[in-house]
Amino acid sequence: MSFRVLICDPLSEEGLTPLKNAEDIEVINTPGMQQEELLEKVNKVDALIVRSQTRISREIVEAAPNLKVIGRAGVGVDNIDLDAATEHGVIVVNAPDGNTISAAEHTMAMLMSLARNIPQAYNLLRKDKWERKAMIGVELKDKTLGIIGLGRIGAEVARRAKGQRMNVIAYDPFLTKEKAEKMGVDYGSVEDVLKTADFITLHTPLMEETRHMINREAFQLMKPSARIINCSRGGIIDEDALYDALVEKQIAGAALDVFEEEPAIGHKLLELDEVIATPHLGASTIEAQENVAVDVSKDIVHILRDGNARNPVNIASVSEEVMDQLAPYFTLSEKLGQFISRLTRGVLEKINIYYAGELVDHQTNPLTRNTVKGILRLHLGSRINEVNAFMAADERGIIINEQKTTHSRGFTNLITVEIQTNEETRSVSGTLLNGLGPRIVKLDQYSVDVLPAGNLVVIRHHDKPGAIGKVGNLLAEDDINIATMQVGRTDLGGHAVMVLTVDKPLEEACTNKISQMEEVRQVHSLQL
Ligand SMILES: NC(=O)C1=CN([C@@H]2O[C@H](COP(=O)(O)OP(=O)(O)OC[C@H]3O[C@@H](n4cnc5c(N)ncnc54)[C@H](O)[C@@H]3O)[C@@H](O)[C@H]2O)C=CC1
Ligand SMILES: O=C(O)CCC(=O)C(=O)O
Repeated sequence: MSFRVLICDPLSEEGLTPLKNAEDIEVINTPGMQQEELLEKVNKVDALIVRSQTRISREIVEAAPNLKVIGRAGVGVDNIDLDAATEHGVIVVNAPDGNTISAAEHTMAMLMSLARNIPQAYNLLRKDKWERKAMIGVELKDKTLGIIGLGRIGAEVARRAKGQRMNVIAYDPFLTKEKAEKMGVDYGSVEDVLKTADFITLHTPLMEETRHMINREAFQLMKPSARIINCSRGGIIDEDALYDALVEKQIAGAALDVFEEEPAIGHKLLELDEVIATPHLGASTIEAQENVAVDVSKDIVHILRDGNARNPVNIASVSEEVMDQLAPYFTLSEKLGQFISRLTRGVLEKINIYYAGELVDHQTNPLTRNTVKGILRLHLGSRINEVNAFMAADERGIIINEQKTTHSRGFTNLITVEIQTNEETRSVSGTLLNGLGPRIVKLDQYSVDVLPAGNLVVIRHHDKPGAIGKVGNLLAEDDINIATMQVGRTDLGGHAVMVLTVDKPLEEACTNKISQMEEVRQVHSLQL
């Protein structure tokens, strides 16, 4: 099988080496496409890579039936319709670490340029104006830098600012007093930061909660000498409010790398002497571009070859170590979901998944996702995958409940999947046997020992002499060979179950003949 990867924005050629070296991947490198051209091209691609320029809208996602992964060679994913990607089972990955240093260094360059009027002075000099008095700046030492968003870039900026002997105050919803103390920064609310800082720098993602978080009210809280730096995303600052705050001398200056609309050609903020700006250059270094392209290329190769995403944005990220621990259980968890969903009648309402034995110590959420995928695929088909399984269940009002229990029934590890519908509740338990692989060990109340693979026939029947023989004869009439057979019962003459592995799938007529036997209550023929 070969895959096609479409590169939509300019990327470092060296950084694409992992993709170019992959024999099963064709790289189509056409940066700078208009949306119409992109719409045409996505039809046949398995993966897309973008930076911040290309917008991946719902329309693009829906025009790409083979699309499996969108790689963002950078951090911010605000140019990608994540809901559309998730709904269509498309994994979105980014490169969260590759440009941190470059973006932090660019922020420091903006901070120093702003403090010392370097761009303005240079512009005057080019116009033969030796202006010294008008270009007087301020020192950074002993000034307060307010950081909003103390994530990767914010933390690197804090470190550098402390090197300049600045005081740092920060707000981040995940910042605790203890963590702030450890980092040597003061901890405050957004208001505290806005009121006390001489320089304010923004390092949050652009989301609904952060859109226009720096608005007219925010500027009113700032000191008249305050200067603001935005190297995160346009849209976090209300640009009209910033313009008015600068014109009305509510604040003293602004350094902008990012704008609400890019490219920001002819923008009114660029007419103000108090504003210095760069055209979204935060990540534009040789090092950062190579790092992000390598990271995202590696992740895409891995995902297309059925590996797990290292830096997923639209599913919970799981460390490689945890993935290694869980890897042997993936087949078992999915097969249990497939198996029990095929045996259960009615409209699915609830899925309970119980983990016991050594699984109690593992992070089992990826296994739950895999089981739900196995269950939902019965009705929703292969468009359901790890990315959209939970969302698809939620949309249908299906409750998913994951629990760790001590009831391992003597097995080293045990996964039990219980399905509740509007008609019945059924359950299956499976284990991973050392050296032997997955086994189904319990079906409802019956103990069994079944390999969850191949053609299976599950028959619920009354425990009567001759029932097993009759089933054998009916199968033989259709030339169906029984490879293995497991029988379980609750009590003598009561309800019982037969699980057969057969060499080929049953024709409908054969299933009907078995279901017409007086001893038989239900027959299911399935393939795992
Ligand atoms: N100018 C450029 O070229 C670049 C811009 N960026 C932008 O910088 C942003 C931050 O990047 P990283 O530090 O790598 O991300 P990160 O995810 O490591 O940090 C973001 C931080 O913002 C915090 N946050 C979220 N909501 C907040 C709120 N309402 N108030 C305060 N803090 C909040 C988060 O808790 C997190 O700690 C990215 O989302 C991207 O948009 C990133 C790289 C380059
Ligand atoms: O791709 C770029 O150059 C911009 C980087 C950026 O904004 C990001 O990583 O969020």
